[in-house]
Amino acid sequence: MTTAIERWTSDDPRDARLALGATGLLRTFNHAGVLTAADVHVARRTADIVGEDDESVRLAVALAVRAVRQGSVCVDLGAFDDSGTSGVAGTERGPDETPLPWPAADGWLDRVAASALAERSVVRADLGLLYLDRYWREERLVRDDLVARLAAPAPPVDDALLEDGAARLFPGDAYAEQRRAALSTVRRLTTVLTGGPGRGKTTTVAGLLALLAEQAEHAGGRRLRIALAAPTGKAAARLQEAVAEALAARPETGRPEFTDDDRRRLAGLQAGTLHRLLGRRPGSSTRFRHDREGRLPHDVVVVDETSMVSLTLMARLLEAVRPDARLVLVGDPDQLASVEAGAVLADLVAGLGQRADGVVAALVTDHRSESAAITRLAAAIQDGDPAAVLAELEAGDGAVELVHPDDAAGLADLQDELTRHALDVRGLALAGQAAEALALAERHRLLCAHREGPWGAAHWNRQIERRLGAASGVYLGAAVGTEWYAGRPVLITANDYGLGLFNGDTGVVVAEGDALRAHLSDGASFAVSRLGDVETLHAMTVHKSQGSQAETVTVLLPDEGSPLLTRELLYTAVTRARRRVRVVGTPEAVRAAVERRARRASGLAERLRSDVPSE
Ligand SMILES: Nc1ncnc2c1ncn2[C@@H]1O[C@H](COP(=O)(O)OP(=O)(O)OP(=O)(O)O)[C@@H](O)[C@H]1O
Repeated sequence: MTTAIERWTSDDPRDARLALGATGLLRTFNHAGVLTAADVHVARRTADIVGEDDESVRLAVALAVRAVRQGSVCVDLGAFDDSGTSGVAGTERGPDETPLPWPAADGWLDRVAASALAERSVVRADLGLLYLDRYWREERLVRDDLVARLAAPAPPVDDALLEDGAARLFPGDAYAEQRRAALSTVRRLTTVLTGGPGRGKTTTVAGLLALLAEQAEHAGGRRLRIALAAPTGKAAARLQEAVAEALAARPETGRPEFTDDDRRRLAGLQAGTLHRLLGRRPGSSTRFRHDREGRLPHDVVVVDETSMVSLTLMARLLEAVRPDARLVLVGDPDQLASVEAGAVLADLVAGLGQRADGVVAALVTDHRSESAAITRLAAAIQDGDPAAVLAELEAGDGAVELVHPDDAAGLADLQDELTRHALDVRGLALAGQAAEALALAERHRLLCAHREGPWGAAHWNRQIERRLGAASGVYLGAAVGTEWYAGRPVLITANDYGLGLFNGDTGVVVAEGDALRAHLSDGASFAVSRLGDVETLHAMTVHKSQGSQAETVTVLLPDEGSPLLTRELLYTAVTRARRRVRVVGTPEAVRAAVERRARRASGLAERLRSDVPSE
């Protein structure tokens, strides 16, 4: 199988992606837009250190670096087209579409495997794939830790108590799917719990924790130590809120019945980010305070939004969790993968999903009645059926809608609606009504595939600020000095442990007398001068929207040639909506998105499938 390769294009001879002084194949592939200067630099430096001058080996290393930059953990050299023509399809078409001199796939990986770079363990050839050493190690760590966990004896449970508890917390036919998943999870050390939005994952987690706490108390042990974690602060806050809500729900026939004993056993349950759970280690972003030598004290570790967990973070998590602690990885494997390299959740499902022992428990029943059209749309996207996706979008029942970018009236309506929304938020913010401003701001999200360009988040943020400023009669946004204004919706883009701010937190700026304060959705508020890493949130990228939802979502699709346009991106974007989703794009762009998979090269699924211990 050959892979179409993405190329960047530029007319600027001083483009920073061009590597100065590169020669041979590295230069050719750099100038053709396949490699960036950084890829070339790493390949040249490492090859020079070990005296490796085989050009095809140098190119292979640069391609491995490129692969990681693009989210894969390895590269399949055999997937490139060695004829240099048809496989090099250049999705971002530029002036230089000349065939590339790919080394013949036959024997290429073997040459790399026999090279000085492999001998010095800079790169590893394994499973027919080429890895940079670090990712090869991490992939094997994840596999080895998981296989060890799967082979370990199941924790003891009191079966009669468990069955009674499950009947109380997951009553009747309506909760049968979740009951099965919860029972299987309690009886195992490790579970991957999957399901799309509204499939009842959080409800399952809440009931499951009550079952585990009951078992622990019955066994006469100490109070169960539970860690609830998610990759972003926003996702952690949602998890905590949803679990607390489920626990507090008033008794109702046919619904889960949490008792005062359950609430007592689970009192004070808090969720936090995975980074916080693992504990920062000053000066390192890939190592944590808790590791194999200093394990986490928890008896149960539940991770939500696992699709956003990179290979590196999963390796660190698995080595930190006690081997006898229960681990529950919850998430939606059809969503976009982590920003950093890896597609761990999808790999776990692909590698372990066929096992008969139920390590992967899938929740498939949709429990949100208000979103039936969104559910059908999401299912058609998952099925990779562009005709069904377009039919849903064009059915026009109000909950889902397609706006053609050439439809001037439709676009003008959209812009008016976005401006009105921004103005209403600003009105509440100027009046100092923080809670109302925040609630309104969070009701709608404008999502873009790209950051830059005419359909990018940066452009739409500026557009809305301009219109907002024009309607308010003041200059707002963009320039230094006017970037803070009442009604500015904000997204926190980096963790600040001192202030208790987390990447992914959202809020809105509110006028309080002469001062401006940012009110965040978790209830905290800060003088705007204290906030460093923030972005304006009139529009955001789909990638950054992961782990959050809004009542209404508008998705702006780029044209069909964009390499970012994938099935996973469209699925993630439309499933952010609870009630209504509007897709702005051509039918061709929708079709291209549904047909293109965001494939990430990885050997993890195969390693898990083969179940052979690493030597
Ligand atoms: N078996 C069920 N029968 C009826 N309603 C249910 C059932 N399970 C969950 N619900 C309700 O459906 C809604 C979604 O459930 P839940 O929040 O557990 O799903 P989720 O998979 O965690 O969704 P998301 O990830 O989108 O938050 C909630 O209002 C919940 O109370």
